[in-house]
Amino acid sequence: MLENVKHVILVLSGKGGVGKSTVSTQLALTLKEKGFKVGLLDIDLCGPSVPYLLQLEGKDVHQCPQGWVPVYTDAGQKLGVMSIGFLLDDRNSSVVWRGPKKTAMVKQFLTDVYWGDLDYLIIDTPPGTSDEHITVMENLKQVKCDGAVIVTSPQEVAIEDVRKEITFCKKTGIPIIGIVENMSGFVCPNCTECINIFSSGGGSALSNLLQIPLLGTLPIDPNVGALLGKACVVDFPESTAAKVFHQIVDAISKEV
Ligand SMILES: Nc1ncnc2c1ncn2[C@@H]1O[C@H](COP(=O)(O)OP(=O)(O)OP(=O)(O)O)[C@@H](O)[C@H]1O
Ligand code: SF4
Repeated sequence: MLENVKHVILVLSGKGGVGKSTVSTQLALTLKEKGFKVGLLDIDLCGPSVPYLLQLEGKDVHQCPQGWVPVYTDAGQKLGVMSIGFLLDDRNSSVVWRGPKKTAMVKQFLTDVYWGDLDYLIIDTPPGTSDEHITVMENLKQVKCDGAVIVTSPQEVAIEDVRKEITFCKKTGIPIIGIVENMSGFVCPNCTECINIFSSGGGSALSNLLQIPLLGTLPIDPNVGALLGKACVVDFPESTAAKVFHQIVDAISKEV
């Protein structure tokens, strides 16, 4: 049920493994830290990593008369999470459903979860533009989707995939809030120097070329990889990553 959800934000990526779920979870945690009431819906049915990244594995989803109750990260119920991962027996089992069953599951996630009043619902989508994305867009027609954040890595191939995401957003009428370039450089744990591993500047070149804002450039940071349930903006407030998440939230607040 999305009636009482003020803003819906999609997180997209052209390729797997570029850090889309990390961006989704840290974005949700940053919004929560700023005092908003937030929902995080993980519709990556084949690789649901949100329960792991938030250390909520093994938690059960309950039913109430209004629908499924999300799993909350905190006693104050400021961040609620729904993922197929809560419905699977263990983290290593994966869903091998065909299109119609996946579509039905995503639809159920959009209609049957009792989120209550939310300021923001962040939807972590699978990589690419699949059946799940189309179902989301069809079911969001009644609700306004405020925009998409596109996550990419600096390699040329990932950047090419971003163009496909942009085409999908244009065709489905979703405003693009901006691009986040992840895994751009490596923060040395010894001296915190950032070393570029791939060619740098891909995100900003793409942003200039396609006239889409670059929301931030996140380096590979061992502290970010080890966050697991913790908010980067709280635990590492001085890090580049924390600054980038504040920037993303500022861009979202301006857009919606
Ligand atoms: N900036 C970063 N610094 C360090 N580790 C990172 C960073 N971004 C992501 N990771 C790590 O990389 C791994 C993959 O990230 P994540 O699960 O967010 O990617 P994804 O794009 O959602 O992948 P999938 O396509 O499988 O859903 C995770 O272990 C995560 O902790
Ligand atoms: S960045 Fe600095 S501390 Fe890290 S490996 Fe290089 S020289 Fe050593």
